[in-house]
Amino acid sequence: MVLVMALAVLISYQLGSAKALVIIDFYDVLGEASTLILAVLGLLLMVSTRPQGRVTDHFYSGGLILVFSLSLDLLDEFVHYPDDLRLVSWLESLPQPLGLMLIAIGALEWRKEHLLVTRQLATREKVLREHQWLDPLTTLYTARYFHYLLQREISHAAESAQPLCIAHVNLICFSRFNQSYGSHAGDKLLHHVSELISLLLRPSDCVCREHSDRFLILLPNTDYAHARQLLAGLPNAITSELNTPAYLGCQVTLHEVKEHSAEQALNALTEAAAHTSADVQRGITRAARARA
Ligand SMILES: Nc1nc2c(ncn2[C@@H]2O[C@H](COP(=O)(O)OP(=O)(O)OP(=O)(O)O)[C@@H](O)[C@H]2O)c(=O)[nH]1
Repeated sequence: MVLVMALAVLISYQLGSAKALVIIDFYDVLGEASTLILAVLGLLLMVSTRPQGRVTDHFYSGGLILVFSLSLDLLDEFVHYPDDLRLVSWLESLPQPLGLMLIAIGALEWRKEHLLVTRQLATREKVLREHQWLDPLTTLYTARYFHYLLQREISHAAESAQPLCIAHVNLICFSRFNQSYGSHAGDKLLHHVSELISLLLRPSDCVCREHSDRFLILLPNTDYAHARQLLAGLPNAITSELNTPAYLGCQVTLHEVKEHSAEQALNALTEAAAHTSADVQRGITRAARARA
């Protein structure tokens, strides 16, 4: 852009001579300079925010041509050209329709691009809705998605010989909380618990809502000891961070996956969670370890 403006200055001062200060119309200068500055700012904004591609190319080339014309237009106020010289006047006016045409083509391409992106998002949303992969309350993935993900991770773990852990999180006495504070407060608590679990996990882990007050966690490339360490703070974090009543607890059951199918692994986890005795409900049960 700087080169284009420098070219305009060069052409202008090569073909004409500087006007005396007294004959310069500063109102014209103000109007034309503001138009040029706005065009330059618009172009810079467009180029810095848009990804590379045909739309940006069209906007950029059209914008450069306009900046060239507008620069000559502004310089016209400071430079006097010989009366018989038509070239500068052509350079000021002729490229403008071309620049605007390129910008219009860019706008058309942009519209096409926007329609495509909207269609793609709509398709994705439809897929997610149809497959019921998102839980509307917590915006976590559902148990159905967890099953799909677990199957994929089991295959991956077998190929890479990496450990894989899954965990089950169950709130204790959640129905009592619901009864005491109402289901709206219960909904909010479930939402906060889901956020808290997500915060404690690593980006590679995944937490899903199984149903009601139960959550499932997938911890790829993680053995039992490491998973236990990662989730150790969860029961306390839920009760202290969320300021829940003393009776509300959290049971976390861990299982290191050795099974070959998601179904078997989930059965093992459910069985381990069901056997968790009341006295370990506030911590991480080790029941699953024996099965791992
Ligand atoms: N607020 C709210 N409550 C829900 C939702 N889904 C299920 N529930 C309630 O969650 C409670 C789950 O019951 P339980 O599995 O017995 O939970 P609990 O009281 O924690 O029982 P234990 O786990 O055995 O301690 C029921 O009262 C359901 O009505 C929901 O989306 N929002």
